[in-house]
Amino acid sequence: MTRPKPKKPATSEIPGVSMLDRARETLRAACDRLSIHPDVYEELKWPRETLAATLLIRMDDGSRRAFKAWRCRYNDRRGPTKGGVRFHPNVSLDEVETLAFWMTFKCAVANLPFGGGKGGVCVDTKELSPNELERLSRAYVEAFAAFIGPDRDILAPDMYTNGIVLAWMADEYSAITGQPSPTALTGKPLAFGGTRGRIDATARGGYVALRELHGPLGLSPDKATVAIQGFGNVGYHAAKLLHADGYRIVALSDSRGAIHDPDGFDPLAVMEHKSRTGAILGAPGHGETREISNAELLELDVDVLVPAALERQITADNQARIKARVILEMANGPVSPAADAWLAEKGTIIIPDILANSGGVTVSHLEWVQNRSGFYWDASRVRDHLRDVMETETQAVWALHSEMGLSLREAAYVHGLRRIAGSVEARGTPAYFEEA
Ligand SMILES: NC(=O)C1=CN([C@@H]2O[C@H](COP(=O)(O)OP(=O)(O)OC[C@H]3O[C@@H](n4cnc5c(N)ncnc54)[C@H](O)[C@@H]3O)[C@@H](O)[C@H]2O)C=CC1
Ligand SMILES: O=C(O)CCC(=O)C(=O)O
Repeated sequence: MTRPKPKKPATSEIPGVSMLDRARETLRAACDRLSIHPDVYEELKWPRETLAATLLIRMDDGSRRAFKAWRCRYNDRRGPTKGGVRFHPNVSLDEVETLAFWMTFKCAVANLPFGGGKGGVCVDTKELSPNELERLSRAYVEAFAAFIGPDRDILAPDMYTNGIVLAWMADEYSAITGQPSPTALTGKPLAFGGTRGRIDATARGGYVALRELHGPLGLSPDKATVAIQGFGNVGYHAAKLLHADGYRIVALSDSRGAIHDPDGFDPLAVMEHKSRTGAILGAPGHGETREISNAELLELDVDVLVPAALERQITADNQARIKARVILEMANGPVSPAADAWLAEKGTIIIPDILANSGGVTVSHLEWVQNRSGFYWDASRVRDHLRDVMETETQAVWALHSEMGLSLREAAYVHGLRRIAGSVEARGTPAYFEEA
């Protein structure tokens, strides 16, 4: 296959254009494809509401520190807004609103009765003690309590927030509202109203989506190699599931660096090393293991590249060096729109975030359902449901890709947008141009 000449950067790579502006380009294209009424585009261009707060925390040394925090309810046409809370030093208003935009389409692609939301705090959790982290988590809920609610806005984990953080948040929400097991937060520990199967749900969903496309993509697990960026909740569980299926995991990374071994890694051994030392660097592989940079990991010649950390890891800067045949986007927004277009033209198959990582919110939905009914499902029922959703929606996106000649990302947006437009129309507002 001949490599296309690098194109003039799209607006999406021009400094000063926000991430939300870039996301709107994808929306615009999907609206054009479907002859969506301009009123719908106008609505979906903007978040419905975003709240900002400054969280003032008493540190262990007695001083006070301020942390910027946000919660965005992007669009609630299909139901209460739903999405995680991210704790990361680069969190910004633009990032939170863009992540909430993506959640809107992700929930529609997974056919959940939810709109999209997201939250974040600008903080490096590695600098906080457990007590400080607890105070920050509780302060977040206190600041946004009036915004949150089981029928309004439902929180969940994201980067650097986990079951413990969600338990602190849920406990705070219980104290404020008097609800013993709050339905307004998912990803809670099992003993606090959580669901079975949430911990590995995001990774499992992506694994099912990839498995569903084995045939069309000509992938054979016993021959295929994989590199995974990010070894947290999503990256670790994705590594475990793919490894168990026969894939060779030849490279892994975390925020401190990356490791490469052509003979492959056992993710359990790497996790054991990370738990003991705090990083994956130095973890054993099956052969000769060497340290590489995170940038080098992305550029390895592998069958499947799995970005499972931050957004904008593959951009116009490194797109020409990306050799993977398939990119399974477990992170949100790891490929910039310009790189996405460039790679699609080159023939790289990108299984887009709003499909690939929708397994997490799909099982969060089940937690919400179980909290409301008070009847708790066993793990196999949760997994069967997740598998059915992922298989159905992956097939639907693949069918649109084949029938309409769209990239998988364009197809996923068209699929989600049809459902959102359907809920606009159901309220008596035209969502499509009238036929002439
Ligand atoms: N947790 C969930 O259920 C869902 C997560 N996601 C997305 O998946 C991605 C990962 O989320 P989690 O695994 O939950 O987060 P996590 O906090 O459990 O793990 C993040 C991992 O990324 C690594 N990392 C951070 N910066 C990095 C860098 N510059 N290069 C390489 N690795 C780096 C960290 O060391 C850690 O291993 C995020 O984009 C998140 O939005 C998407 C859907 C659901
Ligand atoms: O589980 C959820 O509700 C949301 C997970 C999330 O934040 C995401 O899919 O990006």
